[in-house]
Amino acid sequence: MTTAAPPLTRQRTETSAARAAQVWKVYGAGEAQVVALRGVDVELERGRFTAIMGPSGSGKSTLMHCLAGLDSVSRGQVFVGDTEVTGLNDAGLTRLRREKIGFIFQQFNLLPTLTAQENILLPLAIAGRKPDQDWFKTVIDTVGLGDRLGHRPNQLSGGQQQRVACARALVSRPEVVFADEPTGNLDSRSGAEVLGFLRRSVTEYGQTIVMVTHDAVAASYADRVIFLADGQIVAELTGPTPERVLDTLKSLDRPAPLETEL
Ligand SMILES: Nc1ncnc2c1ncn2[C@@H]1O[C@H](COP(=O)(O)OP(=O)(O)OP(=O)(O)O)[C@@H](O)[C@H]1O
Repeated sequence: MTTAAPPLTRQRTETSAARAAQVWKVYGAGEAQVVALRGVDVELERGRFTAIMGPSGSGKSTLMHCLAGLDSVSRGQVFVGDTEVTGLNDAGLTRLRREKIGFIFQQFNLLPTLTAQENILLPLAIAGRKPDQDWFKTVIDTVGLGDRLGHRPNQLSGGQQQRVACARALVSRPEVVFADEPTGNLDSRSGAEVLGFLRRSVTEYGQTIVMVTHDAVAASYADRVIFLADGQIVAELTGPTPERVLDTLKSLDRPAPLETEL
């Protein structure tokens, strides 16, 4: 028997696609306790491309996972569109991820036995939704996969596989696409193709994208870069260039860990 998910909590957040309000995340307890996020406030505007950067262990993945409803917060609130993510039960979270969020991972995460087209359409099939044919064609044309739709992942290059993963994330027109190091496994040419495609989906189709990256060139494709250090937002750039991103990274002195109790 399937139980219907309860209605998602509604709250108007106007222009924000996702928002964190005073979000804390603590892993473990006692001596093993790690405070990964320390009261993060961030608003991600609709139709913009935001990159999240910072040193290893600064909390980038944790913040992204909390925003996407993949991990719970210890304190604070998270919204995706007009839905409050914090407080949703498992059924509500599954529905949120299915209906409002697209994911792109470093490892592509395609199913090896399915063709490119089947991989792209899988999330819609799982959600019981039919693809909008015009939009499907637009996405396929944009990523340049028209002649590869019948190929399986092992018949595609890494760059082509990541373009399939991008198409999969975008075909349902989610409220926000979260991309975790999407070019981390690609050579610079394939990476530039994927980043160019993500950029176009924002500029031409109004998609909202949030991307975690270590790469200053990748971050320069974004409209805005948020810098984390020790679980806090410590700097921000709009209209980034690789040089400005690198300068900001260099200027981030890593402060000693704070002895903050939750
Ligand atoms: N499941 C977990 N259990 C305990 N500690 C964790 C867990 N996940 C992350 N952490 C810790 O939380 C802090 C932030 O980790 P996070 O993965 O968010 O950093 P990051 O900036 O994404 O790092 P990287 O760039 O290396 O991927 C780190 O100190 C990490 O060790």
